[in-house]
Amino acid sequence: MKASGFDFSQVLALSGAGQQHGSVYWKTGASLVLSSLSPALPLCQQLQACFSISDCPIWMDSSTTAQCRQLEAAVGGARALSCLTGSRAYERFTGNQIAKLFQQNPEAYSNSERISLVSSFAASLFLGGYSPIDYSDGSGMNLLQIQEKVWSQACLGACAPDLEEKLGSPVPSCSVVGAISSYYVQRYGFLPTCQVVAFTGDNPASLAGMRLEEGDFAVSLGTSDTLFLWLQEPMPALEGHIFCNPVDVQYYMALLCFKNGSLIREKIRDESASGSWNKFSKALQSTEMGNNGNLGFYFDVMEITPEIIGRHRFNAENIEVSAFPGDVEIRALIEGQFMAKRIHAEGLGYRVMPKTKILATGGASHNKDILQVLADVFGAPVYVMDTSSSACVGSAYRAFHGLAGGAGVAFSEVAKSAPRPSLAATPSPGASQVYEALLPRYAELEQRILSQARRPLE
Ligand SMILES: Nc1ncnc2c1ncn2[C@@H]1O[C@H](COP(=O)(O)OP(=O)(O)O)[C@@H](O)[C@H]1O
Ligand SMILES: O=C(CO)[C@@H](O)[C@H](O)COP(=O)(O)O
Repeated sequence: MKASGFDFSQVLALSGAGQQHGSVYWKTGASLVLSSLSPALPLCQQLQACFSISDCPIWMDSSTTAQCRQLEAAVGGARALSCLTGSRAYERFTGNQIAKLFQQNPEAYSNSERISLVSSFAASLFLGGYSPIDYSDGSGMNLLQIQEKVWSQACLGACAPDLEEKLGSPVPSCSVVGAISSYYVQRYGFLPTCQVVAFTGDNPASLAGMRLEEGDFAVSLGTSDTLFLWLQEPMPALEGHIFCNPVDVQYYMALLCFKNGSLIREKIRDESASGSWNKFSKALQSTEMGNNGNLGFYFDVMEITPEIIGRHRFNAENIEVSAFPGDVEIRALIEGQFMAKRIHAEGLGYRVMPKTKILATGGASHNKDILQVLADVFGAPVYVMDTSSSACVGSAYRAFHGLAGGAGVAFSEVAKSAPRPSLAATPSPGASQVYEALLPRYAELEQRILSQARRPLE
């Protein structure tokens, strides 16, 4: 931005977003380095010795099943943990990752003076000091009591000692956490009055960027696929997550995460469409809604929702087959991904209503043919923003909101002049009959795969 001549002195406030759940371990003494950076040198040179581990766990890490079971046992079971923190224990959630670090590398843990999320880590760089964790991204840790908005002593104690002081106190997502550091003033030309608003997770920031309204579904088609919505009241369950709402501290958001998102779409594109999104789209255009009864499950890595691994293809007679022709494979993948989203959302009570809009974002929302299948499977119109980077746009709106007064001002008021999303796809005639028949079949086959996977363990 500096090289392209951007005028940083125009920036009154900034905020940002990071992948959820990942954690960064600042070594004892790092805060001193962070607060006295030389504007003549890049950050990477100066911060190199500031971390107690060099490979940080990110959301794709699923190696903490043992710690998950320990945490659930410590608080009275999975449901009790979900009521407290919004989710049963999930491997990628930060508390379980911290517990694993403490158990396997106690020295690195005790050498850490501060633990940041990816979001609060990035905010710390702009602040030149440790940024607090915001309530919304903090809800992805299995540590925060989402109703009271304080760390749960039971969860902290079950994960690692002295954890509260390493995390710092959580803050409302719209809080101004301080002014920009002199490093950014001197190196880039920000004004010293530029305010930093707490950073949050990528999905919460997308909710802000899409200005989601109650009843709408947001579908993010990035590396992971996520489905999320605005919630008045938390309805914790054994599947999915409830996070504190990033734009209104009274409310919540629900989220379902699907690990096999863009990476499996890319693999099937490479295998069945010679690596071309164009050919992938043509396959969707040339095949019928419902795929003549052919259904597929494509989970190259252990899926989060539901816990299945492997590729499973079924013909119209529900007989498992080993392969599909290329075009059928592509439609089976995309229809299957969206049927899973609808089935799991409805299973949690989040129903498609006549006024429901779907807001799509993330890299694959560039693809109109994928969005057409989304509209058909959900029987609802699909809208997109003029950018697929809704997390970035949301961060800008959130910065503006924080600057305008945060919790005392309605976010919808602050962002009211922002452009409206535009219509990208409407359900095709006949779609509802096709998918009303297919959705229960998909759900039954999913159960069949799940019970077959469980059988050897019993
Ligand atoms: N035309 C397209 N059709 C389908 N997928 C696409 C298309 N263009 C980009 N993508 C996908 O978008 C993904 C990146 O999405 P993005 O939202 O930027 O990811 P992240 O979740 O990591 O932020 C790429 O992995 C790519 O598979
Ligand atoms: O784990 C989750 C949500 O719970 C992921 O959605 C991460 O927040 C990262 O997403 P990508 O941006 O990599 O898709």
